[in-house]
Amino acid sequence: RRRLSITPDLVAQALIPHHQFGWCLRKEAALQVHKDFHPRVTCACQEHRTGTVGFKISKVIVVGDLSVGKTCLINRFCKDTFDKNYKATIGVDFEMERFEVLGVPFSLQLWDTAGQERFKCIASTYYRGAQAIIIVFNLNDVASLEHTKQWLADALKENDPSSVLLFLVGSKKDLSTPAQYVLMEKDAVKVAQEMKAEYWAVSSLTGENVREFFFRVAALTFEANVLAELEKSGARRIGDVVRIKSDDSNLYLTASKKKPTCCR
Ligand SMILES: Nc1nc2c(ncn2[C@@H]2O[C@H](COP(=O)(O)OP(=O)(O)OP(=O)(O)O)[C@@H](O)[C@H]2O)c(=O)[nH]1
Ligand SMILES: [Mg+2]
Repeated sequence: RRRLSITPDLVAQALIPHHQFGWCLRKEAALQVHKDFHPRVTCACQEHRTGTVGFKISKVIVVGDLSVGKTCLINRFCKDTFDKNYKATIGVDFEMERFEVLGVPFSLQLWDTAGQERFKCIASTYYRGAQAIIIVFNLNDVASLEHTKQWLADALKENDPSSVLLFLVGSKKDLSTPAQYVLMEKDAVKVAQEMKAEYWAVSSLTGENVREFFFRVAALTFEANVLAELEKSGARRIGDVVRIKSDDSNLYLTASKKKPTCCR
């Protein structure tokens, strides 16, 4: 299987895509627009100190109304295919995409859930433990945008709202005229701001923005994943040395007589 490599120049692209792709990412509806990863993350990658032995995995769930194009979006990215016939997802499907970010192996587990009401019950049991939530709506169907708030609320019931990254994705961009698109974008940016989500517009038919979008998801979830790991291990940082000086002749002296000399 291929492994998509996010090299330092691609990190810069993924972290400030508005520079590279102009209109595809609106600054007012972006999660963050730093030129580089958090310094602690870059440093940890260089020193191979990113935590988890083996490689890192982030779970991403994709939710939204039936037929908005969730499956097509994942298939365009993972398999570079497009099917114009609608085949409803039953329950959930699952794809794994392997990346390498600054030399560190990293995988996105993409959970494609069913939008049909009758399968929602099964699908929602897979919401738990997501690092990112992608909420998809159809750019040509305003009702599907209105429903995104409910999809988000349901997905957040199973997750920690303070640590999960949110993406609001308008699909089927190829079907809207520029004028229609501009109108829809205004509403979508508003919804994205309310949700604190990052807004993207894509087309799985033409492939427009699909790769850029998933690289962005990978870059931001990777960064969050490593930062969380570093925070967890903050108290006992790997590589830190506890110094015991040679003149600390009697390490058994009680604390009242002698102040501890380690961890200075
Ligand atoms: N023109 C166009 N059609 C699309 C695009 N994406 C999806 N479609 C069509 O929309 C229909 C539904 O796409 P799916 O990806 O199956 O939708 P879904 O959101 O997975 O639907 P559920 O699994 O039922 O929740 C299919 O007929 C696709 O061919 C797109 O970018 N452009
Ligand atoms: Mg589907």
